[in-house]
Amino acid sequence: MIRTEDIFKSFDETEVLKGITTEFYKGKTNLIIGRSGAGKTVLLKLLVGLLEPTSGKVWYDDTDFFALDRKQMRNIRMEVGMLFQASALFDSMTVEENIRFPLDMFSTLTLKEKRQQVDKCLERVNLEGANANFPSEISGGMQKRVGIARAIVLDPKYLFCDEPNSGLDPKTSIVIDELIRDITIEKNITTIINTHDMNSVMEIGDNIVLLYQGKLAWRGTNEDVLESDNATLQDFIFASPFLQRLRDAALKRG
Ligand SMILES: Nc1ncnc2c1ncn2[C@@H]1O[C@H](COP(=O)(O)OP(=O)(O)OP(=O)(O)O)[C@@H](O)[C@H]1O
Repeated sequence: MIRTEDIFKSFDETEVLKGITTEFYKGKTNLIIGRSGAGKTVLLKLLVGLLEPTSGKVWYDDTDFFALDRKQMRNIRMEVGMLFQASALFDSMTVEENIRFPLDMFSTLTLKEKRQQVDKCLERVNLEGANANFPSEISGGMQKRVGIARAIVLDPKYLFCDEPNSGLDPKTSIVIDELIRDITIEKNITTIINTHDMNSVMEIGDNIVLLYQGKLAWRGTNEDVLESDNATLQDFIFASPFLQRLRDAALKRG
């Protein structure tokens, strides 16, 4: 589990996060949602230690993350997998080299063991045999799957995904969401996803954290979304008339 305790973050005079206290659960897909500028990326960067809070704490299970020294922080970071926006693969490296990269950086495995681990991860994301391809030779959805394979290659306890569906069509987005959710359950890891995707909210939102102007506006599950009367949540989720009609029809059906 990851927990934030009264997190404030300012840049110069501007307060971007204003007292965020929340929890992200193990074995669950935890989503951070909110309008553009709400503070989602800043919160995600804080959670992985790319930014420091102005005040407040981030707990990784029983560990106060920002109270750690550099070496201890590095140890926690090795337990973190990251799936970046736009996959962030290295264009000049093959799929195998991309996935092997964290192993080359952080593990003491032999080349043969690393290759076995890469193959295991490729198989898990249904890309067995794609080792020798370059990112430019595969589709955007496949690139995301390579990104996921790279994010899990060190067997992380925590998985962070920044907008995993950006640039993908709706069907491919569902495949990626389901893959992330299944891996989260199988490995019993704490997964945190920063997203705008309403389909993700409804399909894999085990624990949804809604930010509004830097504050925690609502927290609940996908099942709670339809029934909540929280005005900020309803404004955000059902922003379009089309979705409002869908909600009304769903409520009528009971
Ligand atoms: N390094 C920085 N210096 C100054 N202001 C920043 C910095 N990083 C973020 N901000 C400000 O913090 C606010 C929240 O930004 P953030 O990127 O977290 O929003 P977001 O919810 O992720 O939006 P989006 O959905 O568009 O990515 C914005 O007003 C942004 O300008």
